[in-house]
Amino acid sequence: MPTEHLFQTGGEAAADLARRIAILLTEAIAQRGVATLAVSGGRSPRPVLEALSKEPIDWTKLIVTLVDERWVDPVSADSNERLVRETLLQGPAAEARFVPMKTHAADAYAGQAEVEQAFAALPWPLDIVLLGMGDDGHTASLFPQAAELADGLSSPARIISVTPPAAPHQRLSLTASAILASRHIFLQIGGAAKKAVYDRALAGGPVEELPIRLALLQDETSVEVWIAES
Ligand SMILES: O=C1O[C@H](COP(=O)(O)O)[C@@H](O)[C@H](O)[C@H]1O
Repeated sequence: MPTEHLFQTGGEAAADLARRIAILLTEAIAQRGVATLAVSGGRSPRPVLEALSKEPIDWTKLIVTLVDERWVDPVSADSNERLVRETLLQGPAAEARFVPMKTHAADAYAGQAEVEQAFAALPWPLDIVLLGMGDDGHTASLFPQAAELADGLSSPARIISVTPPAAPHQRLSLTASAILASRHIFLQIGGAAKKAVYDRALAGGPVEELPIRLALLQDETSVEVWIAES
């Protein structure tokens, strides 16, 4: 079962989560000389990424990448890369090495091999994977009812291409095996709607119904969840 950290506001949760990530990254750098952090996109991570960018980390030793990416130009408002560049990779944190999940290929399926190659060159396992969760229970870009979901949950590959059934843009996503192979899995949720989905996921049931269960209902890797009431 995950360890839960409960807060009243998203700001309090973000500040606490940023501090926890910074401590673990600093420990990883001290132990191995380099640390890796894969973050989610969407709306939820903005405050934590902004808070993290102000933490005293040796940014030159940090590799930052994404848990998933929408196949849009990196200047698009929908780009997860843009979010990371605007929030985390600011000031001293701009010294971190960013490994994108988007290439110039025409679509996600055509771009997958190049991204897989870039990811194969990273130090594995990843130190921290910061997950988000959609109101439909998707995490990364592992969407319920996506044609690629079964593959994303069972493939030993690290990356899959996905066409979400009910969300815009083709995606690349880490697979369940890549997520579960990380040293620490963190999940961040805020608000009553997401909390209700989280509680339903924890209560048990098929992973295919609520893919966030891949992280919550397993005991391979420790999972900590930061929950904000608002
Ligand atoms: O599309 C995505 O959605 C999820 C959840 O996003 P949020 O806006 O509800 O926080 C996110 O975790 C994922 O990285 C993103 O690509």
